Amino acid sequence: MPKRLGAEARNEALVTLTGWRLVEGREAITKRFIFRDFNEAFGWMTRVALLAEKMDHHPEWSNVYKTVEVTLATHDAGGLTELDVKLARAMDTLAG
Ligand SMILES: C[C@H](O)[C@H](O)[C@H]1CNC2=NC(N)=NC(=O)C2=N1
Repeated sequence: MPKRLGAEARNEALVTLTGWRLVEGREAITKRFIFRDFNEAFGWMTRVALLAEKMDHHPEWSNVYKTVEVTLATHDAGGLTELDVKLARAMDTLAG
């Protein structure tokens, strides 16, 4: 099981992640992705879903039309781990 990031590692990760912020009252990160249309949003979600399954690390997310709200945390660890940072970076890369 991955280990929770220390405060320093967490802050270091956050400053290099564009658009991601800490959730209030919970050790998790969140970002709102806005795409051109539903097709772009859902296509991206599909690509992320395949990767998430491969990583065995799954996002909390919701979609309304072209907007996808994502929250990442490692439930097994009760907070943020390198898996969340890795998935966040991959999501950004896949979003282009
Ligand atoms: C058994 C399985 O490996 C675990 O339940 C995985 C599945 N996906 C997961 N996803 C996330 N975000 N956090 C987890 O702790 C987690 N655990």
